[in-house]
Amino acid sequence: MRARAKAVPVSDPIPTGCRPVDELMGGGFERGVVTQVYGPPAAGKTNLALAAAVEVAAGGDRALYIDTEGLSIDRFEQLAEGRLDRGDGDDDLDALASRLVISEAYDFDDQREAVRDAEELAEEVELIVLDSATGFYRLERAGDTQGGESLRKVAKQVTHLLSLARRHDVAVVITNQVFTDPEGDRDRALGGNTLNHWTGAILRVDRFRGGNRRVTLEKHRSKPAGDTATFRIVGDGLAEGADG
Ligand SMILES: Nc1ncnc2c1ncn2[C@@H]1O[C@H](COP(=O)(O)OP(=O)(O)OP(=O)(O)O)[C@@H](O)[C@H]1O
Repeated sequence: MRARAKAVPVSDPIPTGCRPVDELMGGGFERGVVTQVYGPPAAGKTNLALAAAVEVAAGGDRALYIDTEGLSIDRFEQLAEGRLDRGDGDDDLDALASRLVISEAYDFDDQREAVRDAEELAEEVELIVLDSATGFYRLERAGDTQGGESLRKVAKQVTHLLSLARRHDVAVVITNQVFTDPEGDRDRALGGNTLNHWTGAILRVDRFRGGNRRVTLEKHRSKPAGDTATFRIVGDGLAEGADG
């Protein structure tokens, strides 16, 4: 048996601030693993990732946000203002914004570099978000004549992020899109088993009636798969949803 010199510290997961979603995940996005958040357009993937980044900033820590989609600064400000209104600290919007490090990627090469460079910040941040992991992959895949070469590139990025998560005890969240499987009865996550293998937790997000969102925990290291939670996207944050 391998001897351990000291107890391994167990640090708290990173919450989104939305109670049902956090409870579903056992407190929030787990550290030391990559969590995949996938679903159709406008399901609320970015809102979940951004809400977690705002929670990190509100706690006085920093988050790295690798943005491939053109993150809405307005939406960040709405979430941050909402969080400040609910909190009791002395921070203002500028303080929270200064703790969010945004790395913008305009193509697949930029994305690769941004993921590689995350290593330089991994020691200083509590959360790394890659939003989205597969937007450019989806484009590149269409012209992929190398038989899965573009998927291998994404998988390499995800395994790099996993190594950072493990070495630096940070939470990593990647967002992912869906495609229509001609042989299946519902949309499936891009990247299939390859991405699923490297992501220790998987959340599926869907919209349903009345603007509610349902989150299904499809994979987790210490929580039962198949459990669900609901939330709504509101002006100043994420609210509890109506069951359905
Ligand atoms: N202030 C707001 N109040 C209510 N709903 C909002 C607000 N801002 C954004 N939304 C809603 O959030 C949804 C978009 O959420 P989000 O960007 O998180 O989706 P996503 O799953 O990341 O989508 P995509 O895959 O297209 O990037 C839209 O339905 C939009 O109407």
